[in-house]
Amino acid sequence: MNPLYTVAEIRAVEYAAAATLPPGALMQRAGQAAANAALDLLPLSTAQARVLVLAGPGDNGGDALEAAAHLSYTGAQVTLIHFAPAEGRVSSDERQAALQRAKVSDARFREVADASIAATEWNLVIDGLFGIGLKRPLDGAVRALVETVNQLRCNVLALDVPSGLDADSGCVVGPDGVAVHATHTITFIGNKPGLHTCDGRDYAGLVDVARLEIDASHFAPASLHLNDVKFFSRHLQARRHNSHKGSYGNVAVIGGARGMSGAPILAARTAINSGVGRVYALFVEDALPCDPGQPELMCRSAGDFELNTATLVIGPGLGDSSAAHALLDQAIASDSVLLADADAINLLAGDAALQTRLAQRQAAVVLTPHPLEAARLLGSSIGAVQADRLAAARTLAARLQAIVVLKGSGTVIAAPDGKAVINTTGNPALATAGTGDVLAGLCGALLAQGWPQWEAALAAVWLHGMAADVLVTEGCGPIGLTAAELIPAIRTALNRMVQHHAR
Ligand SMILES: NC(=O)C1=CN([C@@H]2O[C@H](COP(=O)(O)OP(=O)(O)OC[C@H]3O[C@@H](n4cnc5c(N)ncnc54)[C@H](OP(=O)(O)O)[C@@H]3O)[C@@H](O)[C@H]2O)[C@H](O)CC1
Ligand SMILES: [K+]
Repeated sequence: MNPLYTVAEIRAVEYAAAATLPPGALMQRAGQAAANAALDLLPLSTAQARVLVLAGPGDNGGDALEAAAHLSYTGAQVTLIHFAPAEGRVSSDERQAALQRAKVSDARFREVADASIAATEWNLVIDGLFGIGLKRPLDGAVRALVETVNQLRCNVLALDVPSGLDADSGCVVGPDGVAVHATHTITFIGNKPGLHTCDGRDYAGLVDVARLEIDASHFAPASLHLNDVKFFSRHLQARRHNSHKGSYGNVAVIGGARGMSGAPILAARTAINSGVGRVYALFVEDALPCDPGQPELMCRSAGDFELNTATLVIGPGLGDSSAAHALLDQAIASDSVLLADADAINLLAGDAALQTRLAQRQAAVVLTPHPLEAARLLGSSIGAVQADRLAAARTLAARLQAIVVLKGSGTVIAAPDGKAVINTTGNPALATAGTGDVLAGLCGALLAQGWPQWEAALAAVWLHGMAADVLVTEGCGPIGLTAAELIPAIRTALNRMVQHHAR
């Protein structure tokens, strides 16, 4: 089910597998897989195809040299820019063998400073500069080359990892770093988290995995996966005819400080459209009498509500008043399943005692911070959170004994036991006000309908992103999509999933 492996885990698999195989077998397989992936991106008549292959000083370069030799034997016009290992560094035996194969092939070696590189109309660039051995930001001639390649308008196939990207974190290695902007990545042995979160989705393009025929016994069970409908599909329940609104739970959204009433309304509208029996929109100040656009919602003053009677979604537009703080305190003290978002997270960040009580709750807790909110909770900075999103989410989940949904490109969902998932749906249309309130309302709705917190969080981020993806394909984004437009799209996606998966 889409496992993801850290660089350390990949190295361990590679080491164990290599010990059972003839020397160089893995690099030869990687080069062959890379050539096959390249052929898929080239015109049928390969003899016309102009391919630029960039081969770095390490074994990622070895994969590229193997691929270059294979491609030139298909008749493609292969140009190679080759970086020899730095002085004092020795090439691995398999890389030296790959270099020999490339040298005896028809591939033409060119100097990196060759001005014709920018001017040539390439069909494909293959990036084999650096893979999981990248140690520092790209600089000098390599950096200039990557900047040139990033200006080209052809497909770019990255081998293992787009050069310049950290395979674990998904950050472009900086400060002020550059990385290859690939349209496609063929990654070797196992899939890697950095291709799917932070900058990863922007730089890796479409990701394909070549396992290099390594025996499954060499892989330890993964603690990290890409999100997959299979993880939560058994909770997609068909509705019974003999049911009523009391069968589908209650959600109370608590928020709505003065000037912020839209946030709880968005969350509450999402909850009612995601199948909850009864939804309350509770206001810390100035309760709206009703929501004319969604009159099914029950709008109340938060102070008058019995908090033990609903799944609580606290935070959208809650503000930081003492009344807001008192409500959060009561919500944590209640026996209800609790989702804390937005201002509730900010209030938590400033109150260590409340964090301790949250961690000690018996009932389930889900937190949905964006990176700044996560940074406040961790007492760090956005930069530090983004530099290792997985660690940030896992740390918070363990500390607060909660499911943590760290939002952003490649949302990370982490559990207290360390297991984590990176979501694959969604797009930049979600980078707009109110989409977090919609996610909170959706997750709260699933919790209220009896979903366990882990699966509720996985399904909510999946559906939320899927709704945005569908809207973008219909032309309603990414520019200008509004959060409220997600709500009917989520309802459709949820119903379709139930039709497809439920018994
Ligand atoms: N070994 C195998 O059987 C297989 C390897 N595969 C591929 O190998 C790479 C990993 O190879 P590795 O050599 O460990 O690492 P890289 O090729 O990614 O890079 C290491 C070299 O790059 C130098 N380096 C690192 N960062 C920079 C930088 N910013 N600028 C310049 N040079 C840099 C580093 O030099 P040092 O002086 O720092 O040591 C190394 O020379 C993996 O990603 C796969 O593509 C296949 O999977 C098949 C099996
Ligand atoms: K690469």
